Amino acid sequence: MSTMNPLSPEALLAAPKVLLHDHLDGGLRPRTVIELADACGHEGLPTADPAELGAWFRDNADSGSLVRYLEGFAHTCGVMQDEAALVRVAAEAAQDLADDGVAYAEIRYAPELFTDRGLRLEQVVEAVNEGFRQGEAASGNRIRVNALLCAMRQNDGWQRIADLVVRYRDAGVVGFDIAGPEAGFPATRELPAFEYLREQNAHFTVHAGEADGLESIHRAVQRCGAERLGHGVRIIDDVDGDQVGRLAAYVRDRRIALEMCPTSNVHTGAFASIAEHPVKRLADLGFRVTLNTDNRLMSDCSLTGEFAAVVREFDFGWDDLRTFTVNAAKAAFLPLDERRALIQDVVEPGYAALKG
Ligand SMILES: O=c1[nH]cnc2c1ncn2[C@@H]1O[C@H](CO)[C@@H](O)[C@H]1O
Ligand SMILES: [Zn+2]
Repeated sequence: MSTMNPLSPEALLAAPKVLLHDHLDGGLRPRTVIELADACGHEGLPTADPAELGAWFRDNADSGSLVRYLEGFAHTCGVMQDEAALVRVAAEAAQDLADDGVAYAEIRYAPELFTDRGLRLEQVVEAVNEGFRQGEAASGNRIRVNALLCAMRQNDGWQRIADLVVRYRDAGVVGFDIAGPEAGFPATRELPAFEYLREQNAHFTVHAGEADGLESIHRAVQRCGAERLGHGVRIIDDVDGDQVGRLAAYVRDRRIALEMCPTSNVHTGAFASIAEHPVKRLADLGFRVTLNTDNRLMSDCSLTGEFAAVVREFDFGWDDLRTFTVNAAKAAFLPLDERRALIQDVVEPGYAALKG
């Protein structure tokens, strides 16, 4: 260890990172929320000061409840109801992630949340794609961004979103997800949407095992066929010391990636603190652990910050961080050759250089 570079904030920022779980409507710049609210007449923001607004979102999110956590999205979705706003938010997201050292990101959103003022779902998808392309270019192509489309668990009509995923599969949309309140809205509620996606050889992840328990993970994996799990942190309930239960073993052995978001998991009450987060226990047991942001605005976080937090808490070293990043690249909804190129040309040389 002594010959290695220290895990300084600068070095963690420079480390090439791969981000699989980041919500478009959870990552706006506070100033952008204020400017867009002014422009479109969205009322009810708690303050017009960017720093205060950032703090307000964070305090609201740090509630200990997923349902309360989700309330802040009314203000971000409220200002994302026209194409110009969607292009801007998407472009800024790509640039902010590039500036955070993210080389590849899959950013997710629910198209139906941006149709209050008459946009069609297709217009939403095309505007966000346009924004991602602009943001990539503005960052000097330091980052590549693809989209995941979410259906909302509490709303009907998941098939419409599944259709969009297939329709735009060669145009920057690489997968499907379901988001929103987990308890009371099982992933099997609209099982045919998942059956359709599988029939179409399309990819999907499912938010599961965040605010609900093992049965939610079982449904997502065994009934729906999820290739990755959004959070999936409650899989730890099927682990007792080094004894791994059948469901947990299945998730581990099938290499189903866990999209873990430590700060968000504390804010929604999944764990009381990062120290209690199972990221290290699961990594040690061989699960395909990845580190993610979830909602950069609501949880006032960055991927570099999540890396720093788990390094601080669990004493992870460069090899661990490289493993999390390689895990994410392996689990990305990209063709094999592109995943290999990401690992061999970006991730491995980046960590080799940093390790010293
Ligand atoms: O951690 C989470 N769990 C479940 N749903 C979430 C989480 N973070 C955000 N969203 C929901 O996903 C929608 C689409 O981006 C957001 O509008 C929010 O309602
Ligand atoms: Zn999420």
